[in-house]
Amino acid sequence: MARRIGYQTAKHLARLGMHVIIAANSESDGQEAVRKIKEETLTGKVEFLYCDLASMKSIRQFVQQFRAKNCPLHVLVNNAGVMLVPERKTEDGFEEHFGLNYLGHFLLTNLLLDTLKQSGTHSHNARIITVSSATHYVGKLHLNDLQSRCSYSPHGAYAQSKLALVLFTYRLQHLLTAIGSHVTANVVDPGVVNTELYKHVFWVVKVVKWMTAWLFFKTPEEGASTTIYAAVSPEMEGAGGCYLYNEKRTKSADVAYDEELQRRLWTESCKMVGISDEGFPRRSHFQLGK
Ligand SMILES: NC(=O)c1ccc[n+]([C@@H]2O[C@H](COP(=O)([O-])OP(=O)(O)OC[C@H]3O[C@@H](n4cnc5c(N)ncnc54)[C@H](O)[C@@H]3O)[C@@H](O)[C@H]2O)c1
Repeated sequence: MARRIGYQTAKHLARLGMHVIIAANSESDGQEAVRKIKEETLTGKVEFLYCDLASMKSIRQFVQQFRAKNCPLHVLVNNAGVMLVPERKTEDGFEEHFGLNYLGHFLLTNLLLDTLKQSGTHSHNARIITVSSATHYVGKLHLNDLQSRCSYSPHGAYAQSKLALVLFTYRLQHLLTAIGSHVTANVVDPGVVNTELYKHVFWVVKVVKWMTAWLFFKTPEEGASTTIYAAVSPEMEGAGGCYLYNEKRTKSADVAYDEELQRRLWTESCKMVGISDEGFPRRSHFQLGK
């Protein structure tokens, strides 16, 4: 668990005094993370709520539970991900990389937007940070085959999901700016980090990783640094639509700046998760607990 970027992110934000809610799909891992963070940071403001990002129903239930707490939401970190999983589907029938890495976060963010908008202020914008990957540079978005039904490759599906997250962030920022909200959206690349993410890679790669990780891989703590920078740095106050790597703004893949593609992906995603695309989502468009 300590070998996860998400855990290190949560721990750091808790240490800074934030009230952190960890959302994950394992009750035991989540509770263990809460216990360890409380022990290591001596803060009581950490809790766990179940959320399976591979299930639209679970995401809606999570948001319902979160809203019932009546807490503000100043930072949303879209960190979860799977990589190179064999061809399989989420419970809603989506290809797993696309369904979990991308659509799960797409729906979660949209359902939490009202709370984020209410929580952000002129001087302290609420922040949405989405974790993508350098893999997005080689990603191709197949608008006519987002579920990789025509041909499946684990690498292609992972890269597509990470490219979709970059396109989503840019479109989201565009929409947030258009309505004058005090919410920003940025996307980060954590770098190559020694975590559990590599559990589905070919065994030879695992051996090479095991031998060279100390030299070529960041630690999970280092991997969390750009997310934390995006979440709390004063330099990022009011800044949105950025792609960040090593705590610096940098260029993402050219295709990610294609506004028509951003718009089409957004429209398609709304259809897939069952929310309205008429302008920017308003409260009435969300139906929880479906
Ligand atoms: N490790 C790297 O080298 C690297 C490189 C680029 C990007 N990333 C990205 O960083 C993020 C974190 O990955 P990591 O390296 O810590 O990997 P990890 O496998 O250690 O952690 C994956 C995280 O996703 C969560 N998760 C998985 N399935 C879920 C589900 N169905 N519902 C809710 N949560 C779920 C897990 O709880 C865990 O926190 C991922 O988005 C990954 O794509 C990692």
